[in-house]
Amino acid sequence: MSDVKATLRQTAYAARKAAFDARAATGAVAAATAHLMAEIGLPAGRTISGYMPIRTELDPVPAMTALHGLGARLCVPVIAGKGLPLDFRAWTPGCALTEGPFGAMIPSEGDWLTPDILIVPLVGFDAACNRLGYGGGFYDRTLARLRAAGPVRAIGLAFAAQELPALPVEPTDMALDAIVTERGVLRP
Ligand SMILES: Nc1nc2c(c(=O)[nH]1)N(C=O)[C@@H](CNc1ccc(C(=O)N[C@@H](CCC(=O)O)C(=O)O)cc1)CN2
Ligand SMILES: Nc1ncnc2c1ncn2[C@@H]1O[C@H](COP(=O)(O)OP(=O)(O)OP(=O)(O)O)[C@@H](O)[C@H]1O
Repeated sequence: MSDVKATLRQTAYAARKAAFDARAATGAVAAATAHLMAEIGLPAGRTISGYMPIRTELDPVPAMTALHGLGARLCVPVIAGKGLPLDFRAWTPGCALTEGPFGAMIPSEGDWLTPDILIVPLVGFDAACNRLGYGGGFYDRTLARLRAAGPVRAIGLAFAAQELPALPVEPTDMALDAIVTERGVLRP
C-alpha cells in the first residue's frame, strides 16, 4: 500500500510543480481563491484553519487574509509530535512566524484554536475526494479527532492537475467534504 501511495505521490508532485510554475500565466491562485470563498460561505464567527504553504502547494494566504477581513478567526497547523493529531494556532495577516518541522512556518505566539472549517493542503486527490498527503497521517488523525467531537468541514485546496485516478483507501484515511481547484468545486 505504501509503495502504491509513494508512486502516486511522485506523479502528483510532478503535476503540482508544473501547475505551480505556470500559476502566474494561468491565474490559478486567484481563481481557486474565488471558488474557495464561495464554498466557505459566510465566514463571520467561524474558526477556519488554513496553512502556510510549503514547496509547490497552492497558496491559501489570499483567501485566509480575505476571510480574516470578513470576521473569521484563522489558524494554521502546528505539529505536536510524530503520530499525534495537529494543533492549530491563531494566525492573523502579517503575524510573527517561526519555522516549524518540515519547513512550514508557524505563529510564534497565540491562542490554540479548534477549527470548524479546515482548508486542507494535499499532494493528490481523486474524484471521490480522497486525499493523498505527505504520508505522515497528520490530517487523517486530526480529522478523526475533530469529527468525533462535532461537525467540521474539510475542504481540500489544490491545482486541478493534482487529480489522480481512484486512490487506494486505508481504514484510517479521512475523505474530504469538498475539493476546491481553479476549475471549481468537487464533491464526493
Ligand atoms: N503547508 C503545510 N503545512 C503543514 C502540512 C502540510 O501538508 N502543508 N502538514 C500536513 O500534514 C503538516 C506538516 N506535515 C508534513 C509531513 C511530512 C512532510 C514531508 O516532507 N515528509 C517527507 C517524508 C517523511 C520524512 O522525511 O520524514 C517527504 O515528503 O519527503 C512535510 C510536511 C503540518 N503543516
Ligand atoms: N487515525 C489514525 N490512527 C493511527 N494511525 C493513523 C491514523 N491516520 C493515519 N494513520 C497512519 O498514518 C500513516 C500515514 O497515512 P497516510 O499515508 O494516509 O498520510 P497522508 O494523509 O498522506 O499524510 P498527511 O495527512 O500528514 O499529509 C499510515 O501508516 C496510517 O496508518
